Amino acid sequence: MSSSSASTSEKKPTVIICIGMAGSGKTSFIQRVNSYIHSNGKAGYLLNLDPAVSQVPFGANIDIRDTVNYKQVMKEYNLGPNGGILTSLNLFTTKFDQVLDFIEKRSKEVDYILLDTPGQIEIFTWSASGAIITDTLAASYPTVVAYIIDTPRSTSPATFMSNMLYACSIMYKTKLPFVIVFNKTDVVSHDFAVEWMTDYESFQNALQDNTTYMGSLINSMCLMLEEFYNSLKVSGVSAVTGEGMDEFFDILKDSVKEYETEYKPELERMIKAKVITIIIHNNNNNS
Ligand SMILES: Nc1nc2c(ncn2[C@@H]2O[C@H](COP(=O)(O)OP(=O)(O)OP(=O)(O)O)[C@@H](O)[C@H]2O)c(=O)[nH]1
Repeated sequence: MSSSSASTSEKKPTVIICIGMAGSGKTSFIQRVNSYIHSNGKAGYLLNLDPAVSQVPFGANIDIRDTVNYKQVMKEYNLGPNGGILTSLNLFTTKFDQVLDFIEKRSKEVDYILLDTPGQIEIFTWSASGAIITDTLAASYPTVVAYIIDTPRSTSPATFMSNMLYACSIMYKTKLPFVIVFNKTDVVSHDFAVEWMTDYESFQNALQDNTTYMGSLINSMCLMLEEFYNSLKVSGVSAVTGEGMDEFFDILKDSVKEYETEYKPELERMIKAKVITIIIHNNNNNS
């Protein structure tokens, strides 16, 4: 195992992987987090993993666009926009060991590593490349997923539920500490969302007008998600005004503890089990 392995106890930067639908405010949130950490005398290391973005408002330390040209990839492989993003991410991931080296060299000076991902969520969360990037970072550094939600666009129960189902699937896929970040609270407070997540009846009331099949489906899904809601950490922020950032960082601290006490031991257990399997396999082959 390298010096950045999960078993070393030196202080390591926290990785925040920002995931969210297009326009939810991932990039703005990263920009805000970066300025917040700077104002607290901390340093960040920023990665842009969206090859199709035209402008990155923060100075990315590593930018996928420096490695792959998304438009050229589309042309060369005759792909549409999503195929172009996926292939660009795949090409970038083949060089991720070099990215890890860069990060490791800076890891003693930085406190946070921030990842901006493509708005086409599934390209990152359901691709082999996304899993490789997430897993390799999480094997070396305390890693937390920040799932960014556009609060004003989630005030209808149906949209809210779609977003929650997405979040649920990503949380169970990555198995990493997970923070739901309700963004744009300068436009709409996230109080309604917290209420829907903690009080089943209030969500039912909001659904009252929806007497369609979809309404009853959403209703039963809400019951199913109770367990998921209980394990969630929720934060409300405005990437524009900076409100809610103190609370987000408090939650982040708890999430890092969760990584240390739950994710890391499980990872070490899996590595041990794999090593034992390999030893047994080799012994069987040799005998
Ligand atoms: N009012 C308000 N607007 C915001 C906030 N955060 C982001 N926005 C706006 O929302 C829009 C999308 O923000 P981005 O940060 O580009 O969102 P994104 O998720 O990175 O978008 P993609 O790169 O398309 O995935 C922009 O017009 C932002 O100015 C916020 O906290 N409050």
